[in-house]
Amino acid sequence: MFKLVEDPCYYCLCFYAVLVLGALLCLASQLWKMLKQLNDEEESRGVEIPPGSLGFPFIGETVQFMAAINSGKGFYEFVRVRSLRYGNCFKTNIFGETHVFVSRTESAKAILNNELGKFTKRYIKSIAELVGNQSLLCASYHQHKLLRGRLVHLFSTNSISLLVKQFDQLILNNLNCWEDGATVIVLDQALKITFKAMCKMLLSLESGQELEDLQEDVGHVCKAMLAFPLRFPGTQFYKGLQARKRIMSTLEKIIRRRREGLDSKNEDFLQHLLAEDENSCSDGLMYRLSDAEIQDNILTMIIAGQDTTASAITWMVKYLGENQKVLDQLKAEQLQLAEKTSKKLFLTLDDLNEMPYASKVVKESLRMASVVPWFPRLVLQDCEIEGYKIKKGWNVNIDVKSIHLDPMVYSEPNNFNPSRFDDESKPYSFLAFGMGSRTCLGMNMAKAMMLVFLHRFLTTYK
Ligand code: HEM
Repeated sequence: MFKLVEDPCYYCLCFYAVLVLGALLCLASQLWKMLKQLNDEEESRGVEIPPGSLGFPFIGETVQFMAAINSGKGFYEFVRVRSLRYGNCFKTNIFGETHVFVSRTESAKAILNNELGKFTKRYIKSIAELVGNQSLLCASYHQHKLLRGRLVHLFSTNSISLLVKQFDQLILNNLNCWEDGATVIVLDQALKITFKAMCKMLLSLESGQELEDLQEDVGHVCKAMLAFPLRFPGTQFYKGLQARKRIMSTLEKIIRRRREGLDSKNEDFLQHLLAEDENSCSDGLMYRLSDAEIQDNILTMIIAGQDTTASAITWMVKYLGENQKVLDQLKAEQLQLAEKTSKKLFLTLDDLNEMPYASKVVKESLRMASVVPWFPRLVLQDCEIEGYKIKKGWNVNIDVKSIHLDPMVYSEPNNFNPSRFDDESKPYSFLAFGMGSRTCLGMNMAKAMMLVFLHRFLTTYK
């Protein structure tokens, strides 16, 4: 009934396939030899290239990088292992590009201070596709300057004061719910609260289907940022791209409603951007943000602010749980403040200034956790770092986590000791929020949210 596959064409096809595969392998190995030879020649001329392995031809060490992401130890594990093996400066190849990791404060200073000359910020293409080409995170030098100039006004003292009140309200509502649950997963709760805080601050979204859908879609985009960039239906990356499309269309709808006056006037970032936009049109002098820029940057701020702040809060709870002495000292400070503020419904920005020890707890938590473990930059000119030649077109990453845990920079770096910040830190030793022209825009907001959380957490719970 069945015909055996004896068709000569079938054998021909197999033969050609094997032949093509063989030729490709030959080509790859020749190319690899040539590259290696070039590398060896440079080294023999006395120009040292950082140590480290470039892995297999074409794929480099991408497989090992993805394995670290999926291992449960987190993507920093990939860097940690290599930094132990090769030292302060090493190279690798991920997604077809050469990456160098550096971990000295002097290198951090040179790179973060020299944005225009030799380095510029760049995320890999797949991340840029997810957050959007108009995002502040991906903008090149000139575009970044214009965008940042417009966005920085949003992070005023007034905005922070408003956020303190709104965040306090959110925390109080959520802590009430915690009482019913036997086990609380801090990260999940923190993610919910910080997402709501971001959406309220940016878009005045507080509840409803639009907010729930947005939360789910932002979750897909965040997962896709760490996934292998395969754009086939069913892959994590594809889901992220689809989610981005839905987010953009929701933001488009919200902007349209605002312009048509269908939404009530809100005191949020979007309203400021739309108002600034109208003003800029009338005087014609300021840089006008396009709708695409507004949308990409609203998404950027949700992503930049939610996960980071939630992780920082979670790490802080963990460190406090492990350090009874610190917890006792902190609690004493917070109970004293609670007495002073007992007549007020919500905390104010001034109250946060009455928390000197809590501020050090926040700083120490950020140092130990290094929520953003490295900062990527693209090399624009051949240069030398840590005595090694770094080539134009390579990526150089400041390994902040290594700096934060370097015993030459911080004594007993693995001890959670907020009082280490009684003295001023060495320059470029505390980089939780970056430094220079790309410093975190939401730095003061993140610190404020962490302080409000600490206060309510410690004065409400045993
Ligand atoms: C604990 C929480 C946070 C941490 C640890 C953190 C960390 C950072 C770091 C390290 C950078 C600079 C990376 C680099 O130089 O490559 C950055 C940039 C940025 N962050 Fe944050 N961040 C936090 C919270 C926030 C919040 C709450 C917002 C907004 C509401 C925000 C918005 C941004 C933006 C827009 C940038 C890009 C700045 C630019 O490129 O000019 N971040 N953040």
